[in-house]
Amino acid sequence: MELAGYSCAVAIAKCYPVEAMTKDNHAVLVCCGPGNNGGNGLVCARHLKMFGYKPTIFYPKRPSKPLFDALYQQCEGMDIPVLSFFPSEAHLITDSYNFVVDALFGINFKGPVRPEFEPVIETLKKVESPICSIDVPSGWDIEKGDANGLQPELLISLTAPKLCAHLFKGKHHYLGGRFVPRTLEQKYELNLPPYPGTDCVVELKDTQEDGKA
Ligand SMILES: NC(=O)C1=CN([C@@H]2O[C@H](COP(=O)(O)OP(=O)(O)OC[C@H]3O[C@@H](n4cnc5c(N)ncnc54)[C@H](OP(=O)(O)O)[C@@H]3O)[C@@H](O)[C@H]2O)[C@H](O)CC1
Repeated sequence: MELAGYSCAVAIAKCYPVEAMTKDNHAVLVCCGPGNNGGNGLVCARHLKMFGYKPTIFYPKRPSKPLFDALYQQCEGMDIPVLSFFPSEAHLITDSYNFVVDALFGINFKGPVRPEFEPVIETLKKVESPICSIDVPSGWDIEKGDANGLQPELLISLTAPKLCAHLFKGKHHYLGGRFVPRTLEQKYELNLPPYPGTDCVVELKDTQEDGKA
């Protein structure tokens, strides 16, 4: 989770450099869900803070598991504030945050969105600041996507792009989480692009034959 979350922060910083942030002193919002995707979001928020952004976390459903408690406490230890409620008006988010990290749901989302998260997804769909989705745009079917769902500007696929990545229409698609041994990559014919040097992320171009998980 640490490398996955860090990879996401690196890809985000490449697309939205901190010096280009214009709102409220580099303010960004990180929306974290109740699973590992959310855990990646907590790690990502911590590294974004290290990079000079001013993250705020929205983490409405915290799993009572030691790993997530520890990740949350690390964010608390870095004075990363937590929203106690989610703004109902999209413009409040657009006006306050340079971008939003969508770490609500990843590969184990099973639609439709449950009532407790439905207003969050519906509001995020109206937000004009760039949405950066971790692994899978939240609310998408992992294979079929969701044409009426969240349309992120940046998608960071972890390990390998999921089938729904074919339907991603945003500006930036990165592969992150350089943790698949070559032997596994070949065994499952993941057809992943090489990571440059010691980088933990690689940008996927439209024309590039990227692997599918
Ligand atoms: N791809 C990789 O190699 C790695 C991916 N990582 C990250 O882990 C997530 C997958 O994490 P997981 O915890 O298995 O699942 P999610 O985080 O996607 O979501 C599970 C939680 O979401 C709840 N859920 C499911 N469906 C709904 C819904 N329709 N409405 C509301 N909530 C929903 C679900 O609740 P349950 O009650 O069903 O348990 C879970 O709480 C992957 O996407 C990556 O981001 C690893 O970090 C690294 C390797």
